Parts: sequence; structure tokens; C-alpha cells
Amino acid sequence: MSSFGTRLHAAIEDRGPFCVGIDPHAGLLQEWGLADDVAGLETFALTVVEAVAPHVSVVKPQSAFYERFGSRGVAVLERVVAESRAAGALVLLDVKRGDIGSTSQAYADAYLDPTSPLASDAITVSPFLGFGSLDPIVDTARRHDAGVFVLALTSNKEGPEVQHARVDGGTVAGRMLDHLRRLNADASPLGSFGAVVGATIGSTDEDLAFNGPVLAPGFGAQGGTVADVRRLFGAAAAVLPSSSREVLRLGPDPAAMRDAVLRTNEELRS
Ligand SMILES: O=C(O)c1cc(=O)[nH]c(=O)n1[C@@H]1O[C@H](COP(=O)(O)O)[C@@H](O)[C@H]1O
Repeated sequence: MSSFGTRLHAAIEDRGPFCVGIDPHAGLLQEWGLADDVAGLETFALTVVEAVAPHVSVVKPQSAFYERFGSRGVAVLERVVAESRAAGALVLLDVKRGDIGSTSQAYADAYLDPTSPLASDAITVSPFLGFGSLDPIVDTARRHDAGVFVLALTSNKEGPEVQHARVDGGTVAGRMLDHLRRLNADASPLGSFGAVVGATIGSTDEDLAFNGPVLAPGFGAQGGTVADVRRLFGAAAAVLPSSSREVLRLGPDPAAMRDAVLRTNEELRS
């Protein structure tokens, strides 16, 4: 298999950069006329997969929305992962994990080892225990041609407290981006180690020019626009604007969700 970065580069060329988050919020289940239970979760999630996974480069299920139903919810997540990949989408499993190195290895085995029931193309991780604590995840990703997206400048208003804090003349976020610059240095056409930078951050002095992908959540429901994406990420090697609620609210009509993602991809590409 080719590296995650290479697969992502090809998928963006083929389908466009828009990433759809498959986040079954309780309120959305209700809006769709579904019960807030495992059956409702399953109908919701698999309807979204069928509508959008054949048309987008990346889907991003947020694990918490499945975990809240326990093991039966996680079983639905396993189907979301498998059926999305079968429809040709790359799966970025949004788990935002991070722990001491030995436990990070277990997370890597859970999500990035192809023999695991939740094996995905990439995951989101939190570097709060220090970037080096993610080494087992990075090494496992390299071994299995998977990808990793590291939180750098998140879309929420509380993020700057930590991410803008200064260390050795730069910011914490800048330090994370420097680590990513190093990890992706020799990759072509695109590295497998990405940054998460919210589409809502307004402006940044950080250097987003590194040879890896940028996941840009906050596009849509949190206020990020196509113009924000163009302005903020002009220097980025590849950017994945990501939206969950804005697309999911259009369901349960599959055609409405599909048309919205096709339209958004066209807009982002033009
Ligand atoms: O890693 C993420 O995906 C993420 C990072 C971030 O900075 N902000 C953010 O909103 N997210 C996720 O992106 C999705 C945003 O959903 P919507 O606001 O409904 O489009 C949720 O799954 C969040 O957990």
C-alpha cells in the first residue's frame, strides 16, 4: 500500500478536499425523526455513509458519539469505518488520543493496525503529553502506511490558553508545526503527518507551510467559510476543510447531503 499522504493526495485530486464529519449528535437523531438509541445511531450513521462516502475524499467519524452507546455503539462505528473505506473514502477516525508512550502504543494498535476491528486510515491525536509521547503512534503509522493529525490551533475559543503559550521564543502551536515539518521532510508528494488548524481562528502568525495535510474543522456550523480557508491556508500543502453538522442537518434525504458535498467540493476547488 502507498503511504497515507500519497493516498490522500490522490483522493483530493480525484474527489476534492472536503471532509465530512459523521457525528451522530442526540439533537440530530431527533431532527431526523430517530430515537436516541443504538438503532437510531445505526440508521443515521449508515445513511450518511451511503450518501457521502462514495463522493468525498475523507470522512471523519467522531468516536465519542458512538462510544456513548457502549460496545454496541462501537460496533456501529466499526461498520462506519469499514463501509466508508469500501465506498472509496479515506477514514480519519477522530479520537484525539494522547498518553504516555506505552499507552500510546496501545492506541496505535487499536486504530492503525490493519488487523484491528477499528483500523482506519488516520486518527487525530493530542500532543499535550509532549510531542515525543506520540512516537509509538508515529512509528506504527509509518509501519502501516497510516496517517496522524496532531492538534495545533484548534477551532474552539479556549484553545489559545495552551496553544499560544510561549516556549523558547515561539508558541506551543508553532513547536507542534515544527515537529510536523520534520516528520514530513522527505515525503513526496505529501507527508502523512498532519496538523489540525481550525477554520475559525481568524488569523495566525504561525508558518503553515509544511509538507503535510491540514485538517480544518470549524468550517460550516462553527462559522468558517470558503474565504477563511483561502485566506488562512494559502501556504498549506493540502487542506481538508471539515464540516459535520452543516451537512448532517440536510438529512435524512441522501440526495440533499450528496448534492451539498459535491457543491462544496466544487466551490473549494474553483
Ligand atoms: O479534530 C477535530 O476534528 C476538531 C478539532 C477542532 O479544533 N475543532 C473541532 O470542531 N473538531 C471536530 O470537528 C467536528 C466539528 O463539527 P461541526 O462543528 O458540527 O462541523 C467535531 O467532530 C469536532 O470534534
